[in-house]
Amino acid sequence: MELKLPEIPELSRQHRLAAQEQLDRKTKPVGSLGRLEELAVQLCAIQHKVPPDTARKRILVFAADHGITEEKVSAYPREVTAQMLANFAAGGAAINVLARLMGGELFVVDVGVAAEPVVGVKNRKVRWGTRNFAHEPAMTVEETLQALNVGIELAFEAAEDEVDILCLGEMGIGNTTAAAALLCLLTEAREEQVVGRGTGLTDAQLEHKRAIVARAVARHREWVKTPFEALCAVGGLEIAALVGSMIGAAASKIPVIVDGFIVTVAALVAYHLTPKARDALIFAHRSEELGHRYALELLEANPLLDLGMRLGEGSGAALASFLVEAAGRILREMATFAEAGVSEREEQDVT
Ligand SMILES: Cc1cc2ncn([C@H]3O[C@H](COP(=O)(O)O)[C@@H](O)[C@H]3O)c2cc1C
Ligand SMILES: O=C(O)c1cccnc1
Repeated sequence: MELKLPEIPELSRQHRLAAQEQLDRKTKPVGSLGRLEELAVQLCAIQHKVPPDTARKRILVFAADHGITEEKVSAYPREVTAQMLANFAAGGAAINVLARLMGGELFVVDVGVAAEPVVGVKNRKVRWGTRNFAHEPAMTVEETLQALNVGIELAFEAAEDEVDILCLGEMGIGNTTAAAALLCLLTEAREEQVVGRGTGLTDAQLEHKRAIVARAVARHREWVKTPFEALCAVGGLEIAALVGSMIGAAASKIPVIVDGFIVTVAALVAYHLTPKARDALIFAHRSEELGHRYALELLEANPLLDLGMRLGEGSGAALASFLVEAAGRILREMATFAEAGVSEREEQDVT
């Protein structure tokens, strides 16, 4: 198998300009809806249409396990990943509540959970968890490509189903460690800057997690030459699938709402593999996880929300989807000055 990525179209300058022009004719002071106006314009540029479509929303939660959990880097046991899949299927997780509230479809995709498949979860297992990257590469080239392709396929399936907005999330105990190691390998970041508490480590446990990441990153730096190899070395199956889904969505002109730390690191990998993938991304929120700020800066991202959240599952993306939909609906539904018979701004001479 080879790394073959789909072609990503340019953002549409024509639709961006048309959107801005229409917004300026709506019954409000010019620019008064602030970042909602920027969002509306961005949606039009990504979708190549004015007004944008926002009614059909889908959340993809990619799930997998991590060999690095053998090193005691999470506050919770690895079994929680599979147990949460059952919870997702039963409708009891935070993301189920938010999906119902926003009227979005929730697809949970098992790319590599170390347990039997769960009914109600899409089974696309590449293997039962990654290898422990403290000792060896987490994934082979073949496994990484397979997981990337799962993501690309799910994005293409969303395009076939005429999904308007894609929200991305993840579930995988240990994945803040994988994401932090990936961030270190891709950049010059030091572990104190990007390795955080994840599900809630104590100070001593955090110290231990940092030592594990520092040692593993030093070891893999010896052979890793490309972003793809970094993904193989310390990434995760769900992280690779997230990368693929972003590239597939960008190729299909579907705006993607990026959740917290892990999804943002996946976005950085996608950007390194194909910079145009960045254009389709909308950043939901600033997570409490330590490395998120740094990852966002690298992508020049200014997220919509800052709610002190650090859950994952796509929860921040689901919340931000309300703002994204609001932006689209304003462009679609607001009356213009002419339509409503409202007087426009006056040029007043005050001299
Ligand atoms: C019950 C529970 C539900 C979750 N939902 C998302 N995560 C989040 O926490 C995990 C990453 O943190 P760490 O690297 O510290 O293991 C991921 O599964 C992430 O989605 C959860 C974690 C737990 C415990
Ligand atoms: O920022 C996130 O998405 C996050 C933080 C901690 C644990 N899981 C997810």
